[in-house]
Amino acid sequence: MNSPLTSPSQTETRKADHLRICLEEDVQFRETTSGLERYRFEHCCLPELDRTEIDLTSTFLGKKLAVPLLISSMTGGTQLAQTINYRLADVAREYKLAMGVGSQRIVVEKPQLAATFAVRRRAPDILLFANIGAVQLNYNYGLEECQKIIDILEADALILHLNPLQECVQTEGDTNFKGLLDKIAKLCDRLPVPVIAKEVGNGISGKMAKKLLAAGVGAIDIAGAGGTSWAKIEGERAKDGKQRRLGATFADWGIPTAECIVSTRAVAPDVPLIASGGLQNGLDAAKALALGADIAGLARPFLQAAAESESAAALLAEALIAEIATVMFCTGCANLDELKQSGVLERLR
Ligand SMILES: NC(=O)C1=CN([C@@H]2O[C@H](COP(=O)(O)OP(=O)(O)OC[C@H]3O[C@@H](n4cnc5c(N)ncnc54)[C@H](OP(=O)(O)O)[C@@H]3O)[C@@H](O)[C@H]2O)C=CC1
Ligand SMILES: Cc1cc2nc3c(=O)[nH]c(=O)nc-3n(C[C@H](O)[C@H](O)[C@H](O)COP(=O)(O)O)c2cc1C
Ligand SMILES: C=C(C)CCOP(=O)(O)OP(=O)(O)O
Ligand SMILES: [Mg+2]
Repeated sequence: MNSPLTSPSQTETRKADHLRICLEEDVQFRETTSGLERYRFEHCCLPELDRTEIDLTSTFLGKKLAVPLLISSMTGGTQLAQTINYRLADVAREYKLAMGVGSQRIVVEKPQLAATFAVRRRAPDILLFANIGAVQLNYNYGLEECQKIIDILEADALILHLNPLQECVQTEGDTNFKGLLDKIAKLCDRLPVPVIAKEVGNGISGKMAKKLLAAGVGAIDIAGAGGTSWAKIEGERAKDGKQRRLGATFADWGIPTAECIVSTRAVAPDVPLIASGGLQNGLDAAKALALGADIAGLARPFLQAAAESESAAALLAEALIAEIATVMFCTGCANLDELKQSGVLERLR
């Protein structure tokens, strides 16, 4: 991607940093957890089910998924990003999962990087999400740019990521978030595909979910705290001491994933809801679903697997599916509606 004739832009360097740091450093929250460990499924000793007949299918934003899993938005724009995206696209197609790509700001800046996002060609039928930071709407991005990134990807929906803390810690971050709710509302009104509001690991509260829904977003990914800490990552990238310290101070900031799911579901019983942030396995994913999410998203676990090999990423998908199916079997739930409605998830203490 970086021929000797074109030096990498600041955005390209940042994308490469994000992948490197996520693969090589300790980027997990220190003490804050997803909160899912505070829940336990009630075991059923006689399920009266054939495990092979358990139905994990669901429909999200009009498309059918074989299993309610999302490969969360991660990357694009560099050579390694392309390899990761292609491998993840192949896995999403093979197992009929949903997938998001990383922020496409980089491809608006440098259209010649479009091939690094060419997921659709490899996965023609998957539920696929475009991605851009909502804050870009205050920095010369509008309807035209959003439409462009949807078209480049042939996306089914547009994720607007909300990442105020990350932008604070990022040395080159964009921190004017004034007036964004109105701009999001106008965008939702004019785009031909649904807009999904998503955090990046610090969580969306029920209160903010309500405002975003009133603005017209079609779905929410609460992306709560407890997994990858973007304050930590941007602090690690920073050169100057003040920014590095800011990252360390706020490494554990955010609303735990379990709390976000419960509070958002309480104010929005019908919203298409994605839960992500710190989900490590299919048991976590099943807890998120039982708490009210429609899909469970994982980011860094898929990155680690895909960076290793395509077969490692496929193995992760298979393991997650087997884990969710095992929860369903051992709680006596034949399908996802039963998992949500049967009250088999208990809060400890
Ligand atoms: N699984 C992975 O992660 C792989 C990633 N790559 C990446 O693909 C790029 C091209 O690979 P190269 O060595 O030239 O080998 P090829 O051109 O033979 O391509 C290898 C694979 O990548 C696909 N591909 C190539 N270009 C695109 C594109 N613009 N959009 C979607 N899919 C594409 C090809 O699909 P088709 O057969 O439809 O042309 C083929 O399956 C490299 O940057 C490499 O890093 C390559 C191989 C595997
Ligand atoms: C390498 C990497 C890059 C990411 N880039 C983006 C991005 O461009 N846009 C976005 O909305 N989220 C991005 N994320 C955030 C994830 O989608 C997710 O919200 C967050 O990492 C928490 O999930 P996790 O704990 O499963 O990693 C990225 C995550 C990783 C690991
Ligand atoms: C990496 C995450 C979690 C979100 C996007 O980060 P950036 O701030 O680098 O994204 P753009 O400005 O390039 O859109
Ligand atoms: Mg940004």
